[in-house]
Amino acid sequence: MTKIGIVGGTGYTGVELLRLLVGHPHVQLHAVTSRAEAGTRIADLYPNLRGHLDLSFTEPNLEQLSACDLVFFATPNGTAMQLTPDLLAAGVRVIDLAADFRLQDPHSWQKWYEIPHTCPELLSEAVYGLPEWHREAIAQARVVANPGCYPTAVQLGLLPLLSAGLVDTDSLIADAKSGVSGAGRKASVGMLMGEVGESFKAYNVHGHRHLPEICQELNRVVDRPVHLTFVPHLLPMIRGIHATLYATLVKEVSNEELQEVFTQRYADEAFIDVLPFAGHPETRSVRGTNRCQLAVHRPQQGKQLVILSVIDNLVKGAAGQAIQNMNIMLGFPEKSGLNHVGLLP
Ligand SMILES: NC(=O)C1=CN([C@@H]2O[C@H](COP(=O)(O)OP(=O)(O)OC[C@H]3O[C@@H](n4cnc5c(N)ncnc54)[C@H](OP(=O)(O)O)[C@@H]3O)[C@@H](O)[C@H]2O)C=CC1
Ligand SMILES: CC(=O)N[C@@H](CCC(=O)OP(=O)(O)O)C(=O)O
Repeated sequence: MTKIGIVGGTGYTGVELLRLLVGHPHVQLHAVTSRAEAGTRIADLYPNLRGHLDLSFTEPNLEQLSACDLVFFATPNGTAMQLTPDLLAAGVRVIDLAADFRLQDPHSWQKWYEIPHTCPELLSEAVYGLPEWHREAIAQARVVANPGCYPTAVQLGLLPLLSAGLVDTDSLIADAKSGVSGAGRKASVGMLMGEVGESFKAYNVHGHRHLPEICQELNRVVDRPVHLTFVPHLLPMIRGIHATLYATLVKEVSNEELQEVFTQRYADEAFIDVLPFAGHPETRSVRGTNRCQLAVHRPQQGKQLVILSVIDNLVKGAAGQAIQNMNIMLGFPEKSGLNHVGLLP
C-alpha cells in the first residue's frame, strides 16, 4: 500500500481528505498532523471516521513524513514551502492545497500573500494541478500546486472558450459566490452564524488573491494577457461555489457549436458534467462530490455569453481535486476514492 501523510488534518480540507482517503482502495494513511490535537485519536475528534481510521494526530515531524510516498499539505499559505524541499530530498512527492506553489512569479506571491517565498527555485518545477488541463505534467510532477477553489470553478468554465479563440480577452467577468467553509475552520467573527446568516455580500472587490492565479492560468491559452473582473461573494451556506461567468463572443457561432465547444473538450472527463444548453446547475447537485457542473447560456441570442459553473469548494475545489492529482501522480485510476453522487437535499 502506498503511504500517505497529511499535514493539517484537523482543518476543513484536511478532514475532507481523511473522509475521502479512508475509502480509497490503493492508499494507507501513515501520518496525520495537528499541533493543537497531537496525541488525540482522529476518530475521537471526528466521529464520522469511527471504525474507518485507527490513528492519532501527531506533531508535524520530518522523519515520520519522510516515510510517506506522498504528503498533502492542508495548511495555511506559507506552511508547505517550509517543509517541501526536505521532503523532496527524501523522495516524497508533495501536493499543496494552499497557494505556496500556485504563482510562478515569486514577486507576485510576495505582493498578494505578503510573505517572502522560502523556496522560489521550486516554483518553475511545480505543476498547477488542474487535471483537465495539465494531466500529463501532473503525472510526472514532484510538487503539485492544487488550484484554489474559486480558480477551479472559473477556469473550468472559461478555458474552453478562450482556447477556442471565441471570446474577447479584455472583458471577462467572474461573479462568484462561496459558502463559508471556504474560509476554513479557524474561529473568526466574520464567519459567525450571526454575521453571515440571512445576509449576502461581496468582498475583496478591489482585488482577491485568486485573481493573479486565475489570470496566470487563463493567459496560458491566449496570445495576449486577459483582463478579468473577479468579484467573490459570501453566501450563508456551508459548502459550494457558484460562478456566473460573462464573456463576449468575437466570432459568429451557433448555439449548437457553442455547446459542442464544451461537450467535446470535456467528453472524456469523469468529473466535468456539461448540462444541456441553457441548464441551471445547483451547488447541491455536486455537494460532497468531485464534480464540476457547467451550463452555457446566450441570453437574447446576443454576443454576451453566460457560463454557469458549480463545484463543492472542499472537494473539486480542494481535497477531491488533490486526490484526483494524487491518482494521476501515482498511476491509480483517476476516479479511485472519488466516485460519489451529490447529496440532496
Ligand atoms: N476551505 C476551502 O474551501 C479551501 C481551502 N484551501 C486552502 O487549503 C488550506 C487549508 O484550508 P482549511 O482546511 O480550510 O484550513 P483550516 O484553517 O480549516 O485548517 C488548517 C490546518 O492546518 C494546520 N496548521 C495551521 N498552521 C500550521 C503550521 N504552521 N504548520 C503545520 N500545520 C498547521 C491546522 O492544525 P494545527 O494548527 O493544529 O497544526 C489545521 O489542521 C489553506 O491554505 C486554504 O487556503 C483551498 C481550497 C479550498
Ligand atoms: C469564503 C472564503 O473566505 N473563501 C476564501 C477562499 C480562499 C481559499 O480557500 O483559499 P485558497 O483556495 O486560495 O487556498 C477567501 O476568499 O479567502
